Amino acid sequence: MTTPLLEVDHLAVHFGELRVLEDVELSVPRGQAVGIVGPNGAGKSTLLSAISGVERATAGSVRLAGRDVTRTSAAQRCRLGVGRSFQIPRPFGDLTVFENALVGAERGARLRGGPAREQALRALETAGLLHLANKPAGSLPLLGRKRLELARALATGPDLLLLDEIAGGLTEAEAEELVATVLSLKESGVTILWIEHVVKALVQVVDRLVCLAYGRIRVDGDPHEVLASDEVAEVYLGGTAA
Ligand SMILES: Nc1ncnc2c1ncn2[C@@H]1O[C@H](COP(=O)(O)OP(=O)(O)OP(=O)(O)O)[C@@H](O)[C@H]1O
Repeated sequence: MTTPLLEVDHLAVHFGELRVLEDVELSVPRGQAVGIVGPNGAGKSTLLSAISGVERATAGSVRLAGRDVTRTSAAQRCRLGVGRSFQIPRPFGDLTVFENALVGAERGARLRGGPAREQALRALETAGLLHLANKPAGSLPLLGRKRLELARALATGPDLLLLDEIAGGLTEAEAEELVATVLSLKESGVTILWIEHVVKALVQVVDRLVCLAYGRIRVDGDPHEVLASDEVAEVYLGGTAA
């Protein structure tokens, strides 16, 4: 059997007394796109942070292509192929759109000169931002800032792309554009973990859906079956946190 690209094993993340994640198990084969849904505060962003190294695991482990990265830094994991977009876009506002992507290529992929510029330009092209490359990042509207989050993650050359609510706040037409972009990334072989409240966008892309609630994965499987499950109805409509 081939080694999964991502293996999360018995992962717990606690912030003091707050047990945000508890015993999370997730295995993602290379090339798969997995959606993550769950109520507000369920721990979805924290899971991406524990995978990307922004937050440390309290217990359990994270493996990338069989390599235990639980104790490695976010910068090291980025160089090992983990790219991450943040829920709240935070570009370097004074830099241009191109320079923002270049930071990803230089810091994340450790490229220099021509190869770094080429990778940054490719990331902007994929994210649909090439025509705005010379604009200050701070001048971009919401869709542009979301696209730049994606471009910055892509510029690091990820094998595993972690997306955190990139469709929220967009018009339907804009969300459709993003769906097309993420689908093309999936088709190019990138493995994707995508947290999204805009379920309509998510189900067009993902092969599999997990529902996280009360710090644990409650259901994991075919997207339509997961959405129709009693567990999902219970966690969204309220119920006991058993
Ligand atoms: N660094 C931190 N220190 C303390 N508490 C934190 C930290 N990060 C997250 N939390 C808390 O952990 C819980 C889960 O947050 P998280 O952002 O992971 O949820 P989420 O499922 O992504 O929610 P949403 O859908 O609203 O974005 C929340 O109660 C949050 O306040």
